[in-house]
Amino acid sequence: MSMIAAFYGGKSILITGATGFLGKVLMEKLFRTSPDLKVIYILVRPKAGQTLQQRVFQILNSKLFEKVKEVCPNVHEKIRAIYADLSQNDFAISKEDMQELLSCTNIIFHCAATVRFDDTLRHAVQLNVTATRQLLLMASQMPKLEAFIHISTAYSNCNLKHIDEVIYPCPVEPKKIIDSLEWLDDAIIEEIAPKLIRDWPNIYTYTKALGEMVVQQESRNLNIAIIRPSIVGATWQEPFPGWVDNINGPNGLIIAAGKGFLRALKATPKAVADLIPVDTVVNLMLAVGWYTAVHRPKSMLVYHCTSGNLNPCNWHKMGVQVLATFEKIPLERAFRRPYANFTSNNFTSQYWNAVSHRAPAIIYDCYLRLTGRKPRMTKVMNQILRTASMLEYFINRSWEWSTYNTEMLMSELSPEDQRVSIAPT
Ligand SMILES: CCCCCCCCCCCCCCCCCCCCCCCC(=O)SCCNC(=O)CCNC(=O)[C@H](O)C(C)(C)COP(=O)(O)OP(=O)(O)OC[C@H]1O[C@@H](n2cnc3c(N)ncnc32)[C@H](O)[C@@H]1OP(=O)(O)O
Ligand SMILES: NC(=O)C1=CN([C@@H]2O[C@H](COP(=O)(O)OP(=O)(O)OC[C@H]3O[C@@H](n4cnc5c(N)ncnc54)[C@H](OP(=O)(O)O)[C@@H]3O)[C@@H](O)[C@H]2O)C=CC1
Repeated sequence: MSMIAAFYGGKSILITGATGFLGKVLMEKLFRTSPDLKVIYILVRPKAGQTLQQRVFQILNSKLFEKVKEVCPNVHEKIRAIYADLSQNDFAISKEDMQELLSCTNIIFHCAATVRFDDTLRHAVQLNVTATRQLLLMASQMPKLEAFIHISTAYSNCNLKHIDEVIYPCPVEPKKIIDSLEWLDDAIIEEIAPKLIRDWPNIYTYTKALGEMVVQQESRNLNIAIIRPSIVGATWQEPFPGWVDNINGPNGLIIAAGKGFLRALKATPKAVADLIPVDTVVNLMLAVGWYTAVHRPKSMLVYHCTSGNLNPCNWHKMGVQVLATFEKIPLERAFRRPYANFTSNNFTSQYWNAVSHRAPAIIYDCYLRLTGRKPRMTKVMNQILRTASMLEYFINRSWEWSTYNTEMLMSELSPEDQRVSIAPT
């Protein structure tokens, strides 16, 4: 019997970001492997014209949850969606709901965040820093809380080359930033943002670093752990291989390559491609939740969830794999035959962008116009190239993440849990 699965039995678990990529896979695994858990509280906001209930219904009726319905037929009764907006004071949670959360929660998984690289500093701080502080404050008022698991990113310190499982201080105190955002107006905030983020490549990674500092500073006597996944990809094995529902990280570019839109990329072929499947991240989250609650480590531990030091891959190998897959299983109605050309040279990259991306798009749009249709390819191409340029920083560098804590945790697991966490099928 898995000790980890047994641990979550009878527990009341609070998940933020449960409607997101990672949150959905976490909920699925919890319901599937610990169907006797008491309740999962999820903090949800209405979105895109859907009520909370409609959003939950859609998730539970998706393909991802098919196995859950077999092992946990009353899953609808075990999920409690609570109206919340993490960018508001007290998350805009009603008094009654707040009371229930405070008195019942045993474990918190804090996944919610804004992951956009180009978000405004104000919004990113609200979500990734202030909301984390607010949640910690709530956690400190939960008498039954056993563990608080905060999800960060392996790139929160990507201004360093070698990253240990420790919290690195940011040059400006998070509290000072939170306070100043209260009285500065938006125009000034955007003007000072580049000065604040210094050598971080974007607002996302910078605010995730601030979020970690807040966790350290506000940890009080809570049992907290931080998990830092690298680039989270589709499921490896659970509940079935290849599940993904967004175009973040590499996904959008892989689709663009498969469709034949993107044929060249400014990337360093030998740079490490540190991808990690989402089900592996979830397995670590559950193991960390168990370990933190049961073993109560004296200090707060940080766990890296990365692949580069155990099973290294580089962008060249990744490209070869992706192209081989598209050869076998081509995407429908592709624009051109997929092809990959990686170059780290600026001039060559601009040449390929002009010749292989912009020119064909313009020609195709002329053809659409001549045949009485609405041109669209230039817009699509600009979108893809904008995304590619935003990701460039990450595909032209390599990082080393130490994984002592993650390895220590693996050695603490029972043989059954090691099997379930590492190679479940
Ligand atoms: C030679 C070619 C290739 C050869 C083939 C071989 C391929 C081999 C692999 C190569 C891939 C290499 C890529 C590597 C990428 C590495 C990424 C590393 C990132 C590390 C960071 C740290 C990891 C993290 O912590 S994760 C969180 C990461 N966050 C993200 O990934 C978000 C990044 N995205 C953004 O910030 C924005 O999308 C941005 C700024 C890139 C673009 O913004 P913009 O405003 O221009 O567009 P959007 O409004 O965002 O979207 C346009 C369009 O798409 C729809 N859309 C957006 N997001 C989603 C989604 N999640 N799901 C579904 N649809 C989405 C959106 O609705 C828009 O549609 P419209 O119809 O236009 O409305
Ligand atoms: N994906 C990746 O490659 C990686 C992700 N991470 C980290 O993992 C965590 C989860 O990421 P991922 O699942 O990919 O991100 P998603 O963007 O898929 O999910 C973000 C979640 O946060 C919620 N959220 C955002 N704003 C609010 C708000 N104002 N009020 C309530 N909920 C809100 C979203 O809700 P809604 O559905 O309503 O928008 C959604 O559930 C993040 O902390 C991220 O930094 C770390 C490394 C890599």
